[in-house]
Amino acid sequence: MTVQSVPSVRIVEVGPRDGLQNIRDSIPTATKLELIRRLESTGLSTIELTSVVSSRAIPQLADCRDVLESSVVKRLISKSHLRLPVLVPNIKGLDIAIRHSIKEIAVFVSATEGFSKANINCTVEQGIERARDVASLALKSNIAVRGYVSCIFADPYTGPTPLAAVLRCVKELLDAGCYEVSLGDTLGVGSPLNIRTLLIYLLNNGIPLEKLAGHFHDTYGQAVANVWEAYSHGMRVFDSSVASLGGCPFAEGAKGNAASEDLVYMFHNAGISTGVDLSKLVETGVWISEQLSRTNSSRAGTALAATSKATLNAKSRPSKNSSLPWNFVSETERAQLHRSSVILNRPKSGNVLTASVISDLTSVVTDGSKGSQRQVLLYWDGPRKRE
Ligand SMILES: CC(C)(COP(=O)([O-])OP(=O)([O-])OC[C@H]1O[C@@H](n2cnc3c(N)ncnc32)[C@H](O)[C@@H]1OP(=O)([O-])[O-])[C@@H](O)C(=O)NCCC(=O)NCCSC(=O)C[C@@](C)(O)CC(=O)[O-]
Repeated sequence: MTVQSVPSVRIVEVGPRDGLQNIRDSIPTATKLELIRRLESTGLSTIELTSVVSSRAIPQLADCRDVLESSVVKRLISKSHLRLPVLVPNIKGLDIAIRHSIKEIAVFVSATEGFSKANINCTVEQGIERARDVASLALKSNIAVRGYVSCIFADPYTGPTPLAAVLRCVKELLDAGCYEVSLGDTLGVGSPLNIRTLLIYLLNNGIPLEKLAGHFHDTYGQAVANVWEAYSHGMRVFDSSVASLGGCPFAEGAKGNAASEDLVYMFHNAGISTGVDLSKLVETGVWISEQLSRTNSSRAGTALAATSKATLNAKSRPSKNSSLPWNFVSETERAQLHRSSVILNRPKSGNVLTASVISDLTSVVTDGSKGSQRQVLLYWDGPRKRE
């Protein structure tokens, strides 16, 4: 009897980095950590945590050190089956990553001059040189290195990208020791025929497909089709972002990444394993979209959420019989802080803490898992009154 193995792909979740980097309003570090925690709980085995770049270039990720030294990230780093790359542009970024015991970094170059200058303030040649130096030092420190090539089809400043320019960058990054190079359609302009042409060209020029990953932005709605095209040529690693978050301040007008929910939905329907719990991923997409007050751009995510009980619960007002989810806030070695919230519907008495209010609160805030009820500690800053 022959045992046939289930085909599988690896999803590289870039939501906490690429997904958030272009959002103007400052996002609390706790929200970023909760996003990472939730993503990991879906079964995703590769999550790009943040980037250590100039805070002038990317103000949103200026809290990268707080993210990296958080107990959430430390706990995840200790799990040996996870890949948790951090994007770094230079030796300074690498030093910070090393100080935080990061086990994997991602270096990035552009195939084109315009984006290279705008994004990392140097020529393509200098960018390759920098990536080589960073990779060499990282490998000496036992840190795995992933590579990105941006603008594989077009550059926002200089137009279409020659195939040979992409090939050159891919070769350089593999020679520098990257275990995998992710092909970035930064502008999201490519469609399946472009993917096919590029992959055949790279293959014919000696680049093994198992060394490549796809990172396709969805500006023209082609990302899922592009992923499927790349899969059919043999690619097995795809970058994506929950709720299709994403974009780069130096690629104006580009939309988010391929939505992780859409990819997982597509692969599962084709009998291809991702290792990801789709319903948890959908909940995470709904949750982060609410946190950021943004429309959830995952088609599968919104369709599945519309029918899911989780969304109905989240949208309905709390009553004596309903339960609210706990959201993780922070943790120490001995305790985790979770937060839930209720709306006090007492216009006459205001939000005064009384015995019956306490009883109501403890009955609506449960941890949702059968048989176990977390201890509810109430902290109250407002006035107190006897009933
Ligand atoms: C590369 C630089 C630093 C050059 O920027 P520069 O101005 O040439 O560099 P510099 O060495 O003169 O430094 C300028 C300032 O940044 C600081 N700095 C310098 N390095 C770091 C660092 N590592 N971490 C923290 N701070 C840093 C440095 O200390 C200094 O601060 P100041 O003294 O003026 O206060 C800058 O251009 C930069 O950070 N660029 C990154 C931009 C970026 O993150 N873009 C988005 C990611 S790329 C992307 O999205 C595409 C991708 C990967 O997703 C794939 C795709 O979609 O195609």
